[in-house]
Amino acid sequence: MTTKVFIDGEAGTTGLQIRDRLISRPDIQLVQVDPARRKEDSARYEAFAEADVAILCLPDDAAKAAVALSADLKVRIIDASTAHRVNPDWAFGLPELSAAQAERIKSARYVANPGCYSTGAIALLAPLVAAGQIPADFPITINAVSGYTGGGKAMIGEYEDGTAPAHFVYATGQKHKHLPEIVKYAGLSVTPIFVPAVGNFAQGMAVQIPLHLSSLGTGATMQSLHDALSAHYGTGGNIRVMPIEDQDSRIVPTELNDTNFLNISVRGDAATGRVVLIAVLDNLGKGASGAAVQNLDLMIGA
Ligand SMILES: NC(=O)C1=CN([C@@H]2O[C@H](COP(=O)(O)OP(=O)(O)OC[C@H]3O[C@@H](n4cnc5c(N)ncnc54)[C@H](OP(=O)(O)O)[C@@H]3O)[C@@H](O)[C@H]2O)C=CC1
Ligand SMILES: CC(=O)N[C@@H](CCC(=O)OP(=O)(O)O)C(=O)O
Repeated sequence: MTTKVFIDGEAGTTGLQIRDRLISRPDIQLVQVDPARRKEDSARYEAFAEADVAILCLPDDAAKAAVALSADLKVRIIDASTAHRVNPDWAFGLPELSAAQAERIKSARYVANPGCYSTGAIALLAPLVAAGQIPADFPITINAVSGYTGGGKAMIGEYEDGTAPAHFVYATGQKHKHLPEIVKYAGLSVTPIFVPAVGNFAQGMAVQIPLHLSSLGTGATMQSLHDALSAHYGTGGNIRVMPIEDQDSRIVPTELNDTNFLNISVRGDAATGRVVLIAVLDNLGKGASGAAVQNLDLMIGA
């Protein structure tokens, strides 16, 4: 059976990556609009009407408008933007959260694809908060570095024309758009301090959460954190927990580029309880287009 898929915003960074993942699949037929009319509501409405599933790769406001435009149709929607991620009527598209979350995605009409940073942060925190290893009200700090494609076509342009700095820290005013979904799906009651940065590489990401275990008040150890993460993710999935024995190898943000994997490492000094939890993923892979295709496959039973 063929599924008709419309990528709204296909010409963008995320859209192109999703198209590349779907275009050669025999079970998927891409619904295309005339590129010259790709921003016209009439052309996009026709595409929504023809499609079984639409994947929105648009800025937030355009994504909200697309949902309104297609509301009277049968089309199911995956939204890659931030617009619907904490909307209770939308299934959050991180199936590894729990078996129940995966089931919710399978039957959902509307699925909100997680953000890249939030995918890493939630993957690290959710199982540990749920297991009582990290208190929900613990003051978490999240540091991260992203490839510049995270900023979309505009930021890609800055780096390709050489006008961008080699590295910069941003969103230091603590209002980053990923914080609401991190709080909600990690199960936190206190908003973390989040310090994202961009490096001079196109794709890739590392998300790091430093912890003084003695401050947690839960008796957590490096081993217990590693055990809880290993028990949650098991083996064979897209999220893999690295061996605890490896404490000193380099962790390279680009090592999972062009995959839909996410690697978790528990690093630190067990003797003093100074630990850093690290997630590596491709911001355009498990952080965007890979996740969107993973959610599509769940929704259509592929
Ligand atoms: N880049 C990343 O790492 C990630 C991005 N996202 C999210 O995915 C979405 C897309 O991001 P990204 O691909 O980086 O952005 P881009 O700017 O690269 O692409 C956005 C695309 O949407 C098109 N577009 C903008 N407004 C409209 C509109 N009103 N109607 C139709 N098309 C429109 C743009 O057209 P035009 O080409 O004419 O500008 C462009 O092709 C954003 O919400 C982003 O936050 C999610 C995860 C990761
Ligand atoms: C480098 C950079 O600018 N990154 C983007 C996040 C990319 C992303 O994941 O966007 P969505 O949340 O829409 O999915 C940012 O910090 O806003």
